Amino acid sequence: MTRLESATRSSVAAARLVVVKVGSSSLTTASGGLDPARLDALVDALAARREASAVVLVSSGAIAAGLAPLGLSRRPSDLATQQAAASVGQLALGHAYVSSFARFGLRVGQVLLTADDVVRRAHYRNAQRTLSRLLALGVVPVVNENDTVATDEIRFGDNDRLAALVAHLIGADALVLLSDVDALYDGDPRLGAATPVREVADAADVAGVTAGESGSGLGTGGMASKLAAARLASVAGVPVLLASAADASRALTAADVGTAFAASGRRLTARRFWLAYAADSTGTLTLDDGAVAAVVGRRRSLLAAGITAVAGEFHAGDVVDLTDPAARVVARGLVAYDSAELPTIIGRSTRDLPAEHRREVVHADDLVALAAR
Ligand SMILES: Nc1ncnc2c1ncn2[C@@H]1O[C@H](COP(=O)(O)OP(=O)(O)O)[C@@H](O)[C@H]1O
Ligand SMILES: N[C@@H](CCC(=O)OP(=O)(O)O)C(=O)O
Repeated sequence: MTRLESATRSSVAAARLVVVKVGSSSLTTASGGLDPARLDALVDALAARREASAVVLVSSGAIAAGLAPLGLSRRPSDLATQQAAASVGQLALGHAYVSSFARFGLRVGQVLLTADDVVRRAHYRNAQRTLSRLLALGVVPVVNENDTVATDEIRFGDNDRLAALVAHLIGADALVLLSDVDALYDGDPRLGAATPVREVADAADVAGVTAGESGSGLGTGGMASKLAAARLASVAGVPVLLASAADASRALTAADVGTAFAASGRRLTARRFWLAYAADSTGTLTLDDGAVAAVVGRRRSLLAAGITAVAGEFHAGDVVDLTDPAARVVARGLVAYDSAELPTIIGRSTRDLPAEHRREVVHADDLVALAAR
């Protein structure tokens, strides 16, 4: 095989802080239970990488690890039993990591996050602070979704997205997604001949790719969620390597395996990234073409005059989506008015408005354009 080399791969290899995500399918036996040998092999690679850089592990596998102790033969389909399995399994998983990392004298700390923790600004900051402190103390943070309290509505649903959000949250220099497949292919390799895509520089490189569901019956996301997570990290300025967990050692040293996704975006500040990708929006403002050009093109504040419609119920300070006339989301921002105040002022120029309504609807400092999405 020709040696895989690229600037992206070099930056993954040289990253000073790397987030590594491992999927359930890479930690389990064929029958679905936790596989200590696979977990140890992963930890061998992580411990070796830890000599060169800080590492944060995002590990799935709680539900899978809870199956055998509960006498379940496959992943349950209802949320309550999944949560019960995760509750039992997370302890088993955590215990397995504690013992495995202890072989190298390394300590681990468990961080369980819900979507709410990255959506609410105060929680986001807390998670940021805890993770930084763990790293400063030389601990390897092991992150998972807090499955036992996450409800249907607020579940990340897949740890690929969680890993991309965590990568940005802690200012990681690279994200490595380890799965049971050795690369991104142009089509689901289970369905027939498929060709690996080695380098992804921009959206055009994945335009012809068909990304399917999870193959293992244990994972949740499948390749589509990995692609979305890679995109999310990439637009946030974090390069991504997708590789097989069986190749973890090479993925974490030379990074000359798998698929490399170049960082496309400028690195956003934590606040702007949160605004753009993590926060929940509670409403929508529809902009006319002039307002789109001002907000997206010239980074101006959004004034009432350029808004043609308001949807949703929100309060001043909430996050809203800004759409173009074709209903495409072009920006997000913190709105300065309650939804009830807006219908009477939209479409009107500032000088025609009463003094108390002359402020911007979304100030430029509170606004992030999403044209790259
Ligand atoms: N285009 C594709 N390229 C690679 N794998 C794909 C593709 N489409 C679907 N898949 C499937 O996605 C699976 C990986 O997703 P998943 O099982 O959710 O992994 P994990 O548990 O690591 O998160 C692979 O095993 C593969 O069968
Ligand atoms: N939080 C869940 C994992 C959810 C998930 O994303 O799984 P996977 O697709 O295997 O990464 C668990 O620990 O079982």
